[in-house]
Amino acid sequence: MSNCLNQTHLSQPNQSRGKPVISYFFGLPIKGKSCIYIHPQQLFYRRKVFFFIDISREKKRTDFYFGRKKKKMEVQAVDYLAEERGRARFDVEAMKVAWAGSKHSLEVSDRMSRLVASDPVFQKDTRTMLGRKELFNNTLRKAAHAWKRINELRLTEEEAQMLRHFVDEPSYVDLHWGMFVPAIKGQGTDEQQKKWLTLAYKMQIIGCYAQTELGHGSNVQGLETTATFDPKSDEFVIHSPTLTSSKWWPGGLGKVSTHAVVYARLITDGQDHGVHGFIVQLRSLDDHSPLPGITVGDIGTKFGNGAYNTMDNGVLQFDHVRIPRDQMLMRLSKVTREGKYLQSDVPRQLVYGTMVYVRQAIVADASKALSRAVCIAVRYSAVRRQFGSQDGGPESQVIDYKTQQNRLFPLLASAYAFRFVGEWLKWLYADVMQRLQASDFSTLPEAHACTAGLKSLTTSITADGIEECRKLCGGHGYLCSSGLPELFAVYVPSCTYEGDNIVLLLQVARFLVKTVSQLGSGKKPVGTTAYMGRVEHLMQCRSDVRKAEDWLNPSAILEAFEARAVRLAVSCAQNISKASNPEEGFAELSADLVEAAVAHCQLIIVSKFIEKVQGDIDGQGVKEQLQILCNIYALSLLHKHLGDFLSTSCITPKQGALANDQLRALYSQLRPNAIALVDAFNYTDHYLGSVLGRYDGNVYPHLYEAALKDPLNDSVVPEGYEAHIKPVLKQRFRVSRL
Ligand SMILES: Cc1cc2nc3c(=O)[nH]c(=O)nc-3n(C[C@H](O)[C@H](O)[C@H](O)COP(=O)(O)OP(=O)(O)OC[C@H]3O[C@@H](n4cnc5c(N)ncnc54)[C@H](O)[C@@H]3O)c2cc1C
Repeated sequence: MSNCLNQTHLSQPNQSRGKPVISYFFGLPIKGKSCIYIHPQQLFYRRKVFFFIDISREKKRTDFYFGRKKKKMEVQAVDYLAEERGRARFDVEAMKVAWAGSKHSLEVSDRMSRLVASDPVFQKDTRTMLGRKELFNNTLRKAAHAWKRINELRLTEEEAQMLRHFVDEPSYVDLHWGMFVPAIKGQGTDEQQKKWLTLAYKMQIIGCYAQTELGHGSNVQGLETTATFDPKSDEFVIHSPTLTSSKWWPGGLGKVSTHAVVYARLITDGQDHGVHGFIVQLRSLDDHSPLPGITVGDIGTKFGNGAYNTMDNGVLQFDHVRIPRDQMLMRLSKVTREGKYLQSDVPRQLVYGTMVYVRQAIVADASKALSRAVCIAVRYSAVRRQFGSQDGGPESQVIDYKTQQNRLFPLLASAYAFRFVGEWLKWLYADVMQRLQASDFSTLPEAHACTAGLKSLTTSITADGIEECRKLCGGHGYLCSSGLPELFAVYVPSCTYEGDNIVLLLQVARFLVKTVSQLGSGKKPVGTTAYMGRVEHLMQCRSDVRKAEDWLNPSAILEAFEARAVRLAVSCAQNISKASNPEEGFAELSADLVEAAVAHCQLIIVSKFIEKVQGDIDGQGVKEQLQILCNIYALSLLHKHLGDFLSTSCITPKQGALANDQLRALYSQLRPNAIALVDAFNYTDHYLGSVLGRYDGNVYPHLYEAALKDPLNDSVVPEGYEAHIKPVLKQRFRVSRL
């Protein structure tokens, strides 16, 4: 019986016992057999049959392969989560709009995600089983197909971006559009933009962003590659003087890019002017071979199966490679024909605009990645049952355990919080650009610190959150078919690229300390640091929360978070001022400074979530649900960082305990809406790529199906049997004496 897959085994746990939920499966008209042997070791073997299932939500029929004959059966598509969905107390369609940002965004993302999901070229369910070469080749095929479809369908830039996003496979295209094009836009002159962007927009050249070297990443000023001007030939000579100066990591560089924006030390007449960007052609546009003087290749397999291994992160060395002078990106500074180095009158601060743009996109991606993981974990937690069966009734859904809620619901709330702070960052970017055009640089340092901090915080929480979701799915979360291992592996480097997260928080801390030091000078803090202007009040205020429900008051939450942030920053600034050397003091206190920066960034996210909830939101019950999520987000942070709030005397231990009481009550309010809240992300099963996170909750048969696809199950007896198993079993080893 243990090897027999019968009706009881396949029944979904959230269905009442005895109800034949997969009755089509049982009683299968296969030569009168009443059950099917499906244990992997028995499969294909016991009765010399081949067995295969292909069930998809979209299809209303199931194909069975038994023996060599294909049998088809009409099946009823079942939504095992329907009952959960029925419990929702809000308008899910309206929440979809709130999540997407507008009806238009929802319509575009819905259309693009379905377009991708329905195209066989974009299928990805065997990705984690492919070897590197096959994987990479497949990625190239998908990238080319995506470009073909974008052109055939004449997609707008917005649609094309969405389509690429839903293809959900890192490739050279990401760096071409995400880094190469913006670098030229931000740092190229008008003529340079006209020349290079025309080619880049048509993908007649493919570019990457080559900054990091083997020896230096975070410390950009330590880069060693040189670009020496040769006035005789009117060229730059690009050279890698040492092994550690090799470019190392750029995505798309290893095998695909024809061009790169290369960052190198500019040298004219023996003088070093620091790091500048240059457009360098790497490969022939005729046969793709590297140009003379260029050594280029892939840096090797990375963490995880599938994941970021679809990307050709590369290594690049230059041996006195010559490029024309006009390939230095000259918007901010230039080298004249005579070899003179001149700063242009375009303000250097403009470069920060590009940085703000890239970082706001990373924050938006964080909400997408976290919401994906949370969607999988929430749906599976409603399907999965363990313990708690009474009188032979069904076991408890694991989502009903308070420990599960305590780990899962703050992550659900964080996904929404990151979505809304990302939306606000889009506004901030537009605001920064408008000010820059008007030569108003007053908000730039604050915007720069804010985006650096939010990039750091959201990517760290997302990476940790995906891993937590894996654990929340128990053993099955560890299977690649859960989608979570690959999601984690593909996401986690975002804690490192575009600025290491700790290095970024230290930049935020430096800005906070500077802001604190200027408070007495009458200089008013702006934007997200405006609260520091009320430093006197915030240094001595006490929370007036008396009962748990008082924590539902946004001003109680805001004041606690503002007081904590300002007190941590002031304490750091005071301690640094006591050091004989401020830089030494900063280095010594860097761990505390990171905590102060985290507190400031958490405050930004909490306050933007509160602002969102206080604005106009359409749809029955939508605002109420967002209010619950907002409170969960804030109070779970308060609970997690209780030490900070207590040590700075912002709240008392009793108030901390009341916050926790309120949090538990909020979890109970959220519980009936949990499935609908993840449905509001509007993700297709294709995009989720998870057996556990399926929309219909029909998890178990699909876990089997995914297992059967594993190459190890291609044969019954493994290839290594004769050579390596049989000798062990038959004791056929020769014992040699030394
Ligand atoms: C998947 C992936 C894709 C990438 N794509 C690109 C690309 O397309 N183009 C490109 O140019 N680069 C790319 N990179 C490189 C990336 O930008 C760098 O790895 C990143 O900037 C971090 O630099 P690093 O590797 O030198 O780390 P390091 O700076 O060496 O960090 C090592 C450790 O030292 C700590 N540390 C460093 N400095 C300080 C400090 N001042 N104070 C305290 N702690 C410190 C860090 O926190 C970290 O823990 C990519 C990297 C990855 C992983």
